[in-house]
Amino acid sequence: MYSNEQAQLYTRETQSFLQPEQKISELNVEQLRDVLRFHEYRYYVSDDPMIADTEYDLLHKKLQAFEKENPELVTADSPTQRVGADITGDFLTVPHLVPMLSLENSYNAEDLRDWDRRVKEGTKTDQPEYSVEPKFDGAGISLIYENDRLVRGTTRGDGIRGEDITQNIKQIRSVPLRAPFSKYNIQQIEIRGEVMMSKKSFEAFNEKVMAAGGTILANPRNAASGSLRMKNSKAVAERNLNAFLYHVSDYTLSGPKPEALSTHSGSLQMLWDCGFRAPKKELHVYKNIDEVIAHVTDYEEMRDTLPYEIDGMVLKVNNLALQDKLGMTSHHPRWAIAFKFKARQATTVLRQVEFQVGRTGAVTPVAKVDPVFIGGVTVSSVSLFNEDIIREKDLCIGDTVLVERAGDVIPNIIKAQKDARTGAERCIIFPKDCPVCGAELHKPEGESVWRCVNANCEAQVVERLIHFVSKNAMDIRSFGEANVRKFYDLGLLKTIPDIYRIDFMKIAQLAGFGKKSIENLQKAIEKSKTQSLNRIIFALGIRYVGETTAKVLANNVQSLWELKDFTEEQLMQLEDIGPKVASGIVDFFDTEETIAMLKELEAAGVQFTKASSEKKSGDLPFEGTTFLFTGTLTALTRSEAEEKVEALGGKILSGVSSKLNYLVAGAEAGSKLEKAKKLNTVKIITENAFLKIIE
Ligand SMILES: NC(=O)c1ccc[n+]([C@@H]2O[C@H](COP(=O)([O-])OP(=O)(O)OC[C@H]3O[C@@H](n4cnc5c(N)ncnc54)[C@H](O)[C@@H]3O)[C@@H](O)[C@H]2O)c1
Ligand SMILES: [Zn+2]
Repeated sequence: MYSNEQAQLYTRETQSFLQPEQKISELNVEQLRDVLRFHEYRYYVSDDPMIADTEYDLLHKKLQAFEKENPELVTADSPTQRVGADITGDFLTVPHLVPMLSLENSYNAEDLRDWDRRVKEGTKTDQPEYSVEPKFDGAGISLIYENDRLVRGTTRGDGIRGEDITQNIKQIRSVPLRAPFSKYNIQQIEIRGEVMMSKKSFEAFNEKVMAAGGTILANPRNAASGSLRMKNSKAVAERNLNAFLYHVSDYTLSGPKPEALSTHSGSLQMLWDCGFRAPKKELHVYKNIDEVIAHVTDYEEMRDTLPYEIDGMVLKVNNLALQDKLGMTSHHPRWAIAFKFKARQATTVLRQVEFQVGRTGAVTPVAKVDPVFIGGVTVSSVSLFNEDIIREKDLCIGDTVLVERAGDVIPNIIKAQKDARTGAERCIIFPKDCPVCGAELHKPEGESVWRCVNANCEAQVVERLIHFVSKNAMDIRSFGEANVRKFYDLGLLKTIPDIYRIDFMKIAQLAGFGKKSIENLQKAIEKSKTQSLNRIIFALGIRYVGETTAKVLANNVQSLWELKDFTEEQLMQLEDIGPKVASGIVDFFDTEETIAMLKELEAAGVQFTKASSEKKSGDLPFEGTTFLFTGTLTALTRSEAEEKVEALGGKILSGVSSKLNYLVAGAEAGSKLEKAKKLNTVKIITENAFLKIIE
């Protein structure tokens, strides 16, 4: 539909319309409409949006504001006057019984209070009830049931007519082919909902696409919507789609009207009772807007614990007679409003790629992008993970890229706007040699990470030192990354044992080091000499040995030196240790330098043998008891909870098995909880119960 040149033109115009200083006038308003139409096509028809939703919304708002001031310039086909059409032309179109509209958007409490005022005015009611449910981020569908049978499923289309995708809808297991509406005297009913792909299915989907060399999709919404409009309905069944049904739009009765159909919450309960996945535990009814505001704020915080994507909440007037009184505009109903969560995506320009060498020598490409504000922070560096990812995503320097930052997850480049390339972009060239020490990089067969194998590589030495002193390792407070770098650059620190031989007289001469801070540093270093064995093992930075493996190793020896004599076979007998980890450990102890370094550490006073408190057994309350945590905990972090168990002599298992005694299940616990329920031997307890036990 759009040529490459047009795509380039519209992308350039998008960037200029996004600038706050770019004003809209009679001269460029049609251009802005064209830009919006272009993005609607990318979003609804190609399922391949180029910009973030917030950026689209910003342009839409600009147009709206201009048209409000200049009503004589509004055109009937303006994007503000109709919903974005998802018609591909691949299916027959059929009319909806009731138009399928969009929603008005809001972004803060003030917007919601304003809507509350308008609802009260429009309904002449003091205290209308509001129902609140998630705004499911999928593709809208409309279903018609006649005489209890599903007769038609359609997309939203242009809001008036949708595409007939009945065959595909029938592949979605959560859409019943028959539903007992006749119990409610309903002869024909039109219901609305959202087809979704869970986060898990989406990841699996993108992995498959990547393996096949295709273009990955930006989000589960695009994947769900694309799946719905596939021509082969068998393939739809493989996509694991779900449908949430959240609205009854029309019905004809064969008897008296059922009570359920007088409120929104009642009609959703009816849908649930008829076998639909209607929001039930996700739906709440409130009596005033302040309660609603508190609820939607809380919900935003737990957004990442849900197995599917939501991009906001939808508020609806609960009483259907009041809804009718309010009616709708050509674009959205007045009885509902969407409260949009903070945006997680934005577009920016990839300016440069830096190659960082980690403590194991792994070289990580890091993209430097023009700073953008996403999800509450400014993002200017984005990890590209490895060379394969750069190739798979086909990224170039100079590309405009879509960046996402979801919750606590590190930012990620989703894709480049390839259609918008001008030819001035440059390939990203992965270095052949270590950018720090110049040694040749190596990549073993089957791996995706390039490594510098020079153990004396400065970058690695510094990163190993930083790791050694870090919080989860030896926890040498007030040492920190900045001091490691400073001392290293001044030649005060070259190797790990140097930490214990550091010349405090010299440090005292440095700016910023008073008596107090030196004392603190000294104390922290001294204290670390008696750190527990598992932390020492972790601190050494042995390849593939994370905190959990370090604990397993520490549990099986009395002294660090014993590990030196383990063979790969013996190591693999230990819980959760596979061939990769085992060979990492053997390789580590196999070099003379390691042994010399360990001897120096021991000579400096670091305890390699378990302290008597670590050895003591029999008098700890959790001795011989196993635990596993799943779901989201609220009072403790996962690692705090695990530490408490271990401090009391208990053991953490990595999976549910007959060896497990306690499963502590937090919010949104998933498959582990299901599995534990099937085993009669596992005690399932809440986080609160766990806190009581450890008291
Ligand atoms: N990135 C882009 O280029 C681009 C282009 C076009 C549109 N968009 C995005 O699409 C949105 C506008 O399009 P829209 O009208 O399809 O959607 P919308 O986000 O304005 O919301 C309306 C839709 O929400 C859905 N919905 C989910 N849960 C619901 C619930 N509980 N109750 C009622 N409806 C629910 C329905 O399908 C409904 O049609 C904008 O937010 C925009 O950012 C993005
Ligand atoms: Zn190097």
